[in-house]
Amino acid sequence: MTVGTPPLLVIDDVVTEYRTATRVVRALDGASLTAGRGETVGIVGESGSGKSTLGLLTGRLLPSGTRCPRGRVLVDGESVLDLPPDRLARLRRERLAFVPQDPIGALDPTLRIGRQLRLALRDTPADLAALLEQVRIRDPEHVLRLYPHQISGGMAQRVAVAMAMARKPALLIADEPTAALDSQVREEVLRLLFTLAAENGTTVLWLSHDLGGVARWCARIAVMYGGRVVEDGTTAEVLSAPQHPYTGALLAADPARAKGGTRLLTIGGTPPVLSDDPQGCVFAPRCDSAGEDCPAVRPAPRTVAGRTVLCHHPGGTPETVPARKESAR
Ligand SMILES: Nc1ncnc2c1ncn2[C@@H]1O[C@H](COP(=O)(O)OP(=O)(O)OP(=O)(O)O)[C@@H](O)[C@H]1O
Repeated sequence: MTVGTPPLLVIDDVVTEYRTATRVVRALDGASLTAGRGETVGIVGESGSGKSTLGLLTGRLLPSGTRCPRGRVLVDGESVLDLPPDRLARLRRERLAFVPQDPIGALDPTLRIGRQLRLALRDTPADLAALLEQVRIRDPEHVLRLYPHQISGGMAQRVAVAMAMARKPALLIADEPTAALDSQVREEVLRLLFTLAAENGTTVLWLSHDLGGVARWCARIAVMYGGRVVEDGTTAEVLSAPQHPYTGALLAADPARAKGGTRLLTIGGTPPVLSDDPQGCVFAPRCDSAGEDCPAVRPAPRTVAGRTVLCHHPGGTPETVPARKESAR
């Protein structure tokens, strides 16, 4: 981020709670993140760590009944959680875009691709064929006449990228947009997405399980655990020398990083499902670096090795040992 330029996105100490008939699930527990204009940020963490909730929160797109009792979200200086409906709609239309996990499911099965694009971009004059050409769709006139079930997952994801980028959004939230694609198509879609974002100066939050992809495409990485960002720094530094024991464990458990002949490591225990204020560090029960203070005292953000870390014993200091690892079966 350029010094002196206000960040495009500020998520500050947000608590978010889903309410079901039987329980409260606290999906974000004091999550904080900032992103500058044009920055590319990969948000990683195990299932349930709060990535999708953070993405939806950014556009105030959480299901009705979801509560945010604490914190604030600013997009381009506008307080998303406080905006009246008309200004929220304008913010979403003019400055935000989302690429969903399941593009075919997100498209209306009863409408041709061309009609859907026209509806989605009704305020934006756009040459639809040129838009599809931009995402390397050959014979775009033909594709515009097709229904969603007539196109492949990779094609649908390109259409979703074209739709999202047509308005040159300030902020793009991509929630695992390539999870269902094979590796070659996945890389092509990511290349398109990040190339268009760079051309337009769009900030990207990529919610991902793909650490290798984040390493290739994102300048920054934010690691989530238990509804908080527990480590946040430049991707190269975080991946080469993780400071939070959870980041270290996540990297050790990544099949793509396992060296030939070595056993894949998994993180023992299960991630927490919170319902109210937890005591201490919620990773402590799974962490061999934990000291006496960890289950008792909630870690505050601190700067370690040039990044923000929420841990009492970061970076394998002498009194710590690596996070608990168990060999995978
Ligand atoms: N609509 C909902 N109602 C109730 N609980 C929910 C809802 N959506 C998410 N949760 C819960 O909130 C927590 C955070 O979920 P979230 O989907 O944000 O995590 P995630 O990191 O995106 O997971 P994944 O990688 O599997 O998409 C989880 O415990 C999840 O079960």
